[in-house]
Amino acid sequence: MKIIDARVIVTSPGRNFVTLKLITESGTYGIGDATLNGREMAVAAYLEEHVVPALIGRDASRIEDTWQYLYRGAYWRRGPVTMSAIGAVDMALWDIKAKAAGMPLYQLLGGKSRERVMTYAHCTGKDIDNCLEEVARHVELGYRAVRVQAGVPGIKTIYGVAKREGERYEPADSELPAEHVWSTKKYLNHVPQLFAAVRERFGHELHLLHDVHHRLTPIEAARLGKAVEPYHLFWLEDCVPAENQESLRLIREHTTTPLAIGEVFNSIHDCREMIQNQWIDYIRTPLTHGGGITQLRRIADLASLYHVRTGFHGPTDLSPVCLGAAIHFDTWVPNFGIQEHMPHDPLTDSVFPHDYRFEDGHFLVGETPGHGVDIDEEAAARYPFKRASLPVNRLEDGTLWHW
Ligand SMILES: O=C(O)C(=O)C[C@H](O)[C@H](O)CO
Ligand SMILES: [Mg+2]
Repeated sequence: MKIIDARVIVTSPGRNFVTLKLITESGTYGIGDATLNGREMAVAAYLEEHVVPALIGRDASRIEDTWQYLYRGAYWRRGPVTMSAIGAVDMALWDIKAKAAGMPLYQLLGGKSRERVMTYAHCTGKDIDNCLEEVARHVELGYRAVRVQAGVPGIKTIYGVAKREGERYEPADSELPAEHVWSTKKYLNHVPQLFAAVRERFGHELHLLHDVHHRLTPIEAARLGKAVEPYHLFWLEDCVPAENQESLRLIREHTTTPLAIGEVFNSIHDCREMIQNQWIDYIRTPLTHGGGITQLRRIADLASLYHVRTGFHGPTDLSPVCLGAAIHFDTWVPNFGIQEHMPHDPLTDSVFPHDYRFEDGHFLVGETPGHGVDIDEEAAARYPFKRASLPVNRLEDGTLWHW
């Protein structure tokens, strides 16, 4: 089953997405997501200039060999641009294989390990009261797990909180990076109050999550983990930047709050040490940025040996293609934890028809052969790329910090 054509489709229905479509001689095609928020055109060029020419004529059924060919063949290995490109190829090849077998992807992976996939929503408010209303709204929608983020008094712009009430949150909201100001002291004093308020109003049944978005030092993260212990979080996410995996050790030694990390990782080597040392509880690396199903299966299997579960990154900057493939993976993977759900704009959904469904706080996998997500190329062509950058953060004295 030879690959005879490949198209890199860049479209912006509500936000930017890069999609790879691989077409085989039998007419069966596969779709992969290659979106890297704020750096989309780097992946599009990598695919167009370096990957697509090498794919034409290759046997689409040789998924493992193609993964190794693209990974080892680049010589340089790893990195978010390379791995997102490989992720897209891999996702498209699994889509083709499952379509050729006449099976939904989860069947090819090994079949169902569960009937439905628990998902968490984002509840954000400009202040605690506002955030409580958002939690109430999401509980009403059926969610059993919510990520809670609120504005912090004295900090003007905060991660996760939309600029204006009722608006969707989109961090890549300006052509060049917007500058935000960060205060660790104000943040650390405020977060425990937020969780106290949520538990007081909603009790202890609801799963609560929180994303620190890489902003603390290990000892500050340890302090936050301890401070929120009475509120029994499902996880505390990205509490430190994790280039230095060992920083997780110190946090782990101080707190029983479960830790999740890995949305910016792209290789099994980025997370190996923290998994093997059991410094974390959930691994977040998504299919797109993590080199697709082929590498994520290895990461999940490694994690399963150390009681670490999956918690795939799933913001709107990963397309419905990534989400659809992730739901198949989640349905199969034995050590599943939770799936992030930040609903896409209806315009995005109209360009990417899909068969997954949300019901009662869970995703239900579809039965269409493949991963169940397509792209309407005619519709995609109506929304040209718009450059958008993620913000940068500075401390109050002007020092550049982690965003
Ligand atoms: O969804 C999350 O947990 C995120 O941290 C979202 C990131 O800010 C987003 O993917 C950046 O592009
Ligand atoms: Mg995050």
